[in-house]
Amino acid sequence: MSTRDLGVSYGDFLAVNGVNLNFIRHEITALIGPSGCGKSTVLRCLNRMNDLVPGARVHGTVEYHGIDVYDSSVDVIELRRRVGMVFQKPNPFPKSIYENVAYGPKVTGMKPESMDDVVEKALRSAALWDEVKDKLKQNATGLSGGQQQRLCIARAIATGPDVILMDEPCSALDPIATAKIEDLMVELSEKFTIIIVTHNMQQAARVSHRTAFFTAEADEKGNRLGKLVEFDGTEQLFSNPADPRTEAYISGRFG
Ligand SMILES: Nc1ncnc2c1ncn2[C@@H]1O[C@H](COP(=O)(O)OP(=O)(O)OP(=O)(O)O)[C@@H](O)[C@H]1O
Repeated sequence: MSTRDLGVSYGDFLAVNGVNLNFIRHEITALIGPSGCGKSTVLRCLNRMNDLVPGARVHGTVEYHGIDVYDSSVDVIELRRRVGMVFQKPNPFPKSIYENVAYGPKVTGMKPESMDDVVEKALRSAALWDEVKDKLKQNATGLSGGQQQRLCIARAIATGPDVILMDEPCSALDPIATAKIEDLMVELSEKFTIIIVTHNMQQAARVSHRTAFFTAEADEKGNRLGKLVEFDGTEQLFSNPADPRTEAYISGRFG
């Protein structure tokens, strides 16, 4: 998956522009930067979640397996099945654990031989099966926050994606639940390409292979335009950043 000269406006406001990123298969890419620099906006472009935001307009291209995802021929439901998403706050449906995981395959018209197998496999992949296998009919809202977030990851996995987008997936979780999700991300990256927005630089350094640093700079009218400053291997970016703005941010002098 890649972006070329990607930009997004909300009404007249150009929020972020000129983003060129290449996401490598089976790697974790972290998008970091100060608040308002457009990380979530860029993430939402990758599976066209911005289509749901009134007034949002996307410029440039997002390519997925060589296809422009904004091409009019693209089936958006199918795109979101292949490029899944996990949000900041765990948001299970007020339904059973089983139904939460089976929901995606059902609504996207998948006809697996055994839905039970799909649900079990997804819950195993999300490292939740052992904790819930005896209570699949219970309401998902009764799970802890960390379990709910792993359920949301299982829900994303169940539709058979190859890319999983995560928008600050740990920000509502305690350190133990966070550590579990981080371990899970690393495990999942063997099978999936993961793109994560995080405020937590240590988290980006711990889990990601590559990091993109964004910032927002005010123009002459005072509008803050988000831009990509630097994109590199995580180790390189954190130990020897090429741009002084990255250096200032990661050393805590800015943002
Ligand atoms: N739905 C929207 N309507 C109008 N402006 C928006 C909308 N969503 C985001 N913006 C603006 O776009 C810019 C980028 O926002 P975005 O949420 O992508 O940044 P971010 O880097 O993810 O920030 P944070 O880390 O605080 O979540 C900000 O100026 C924000 O106010």
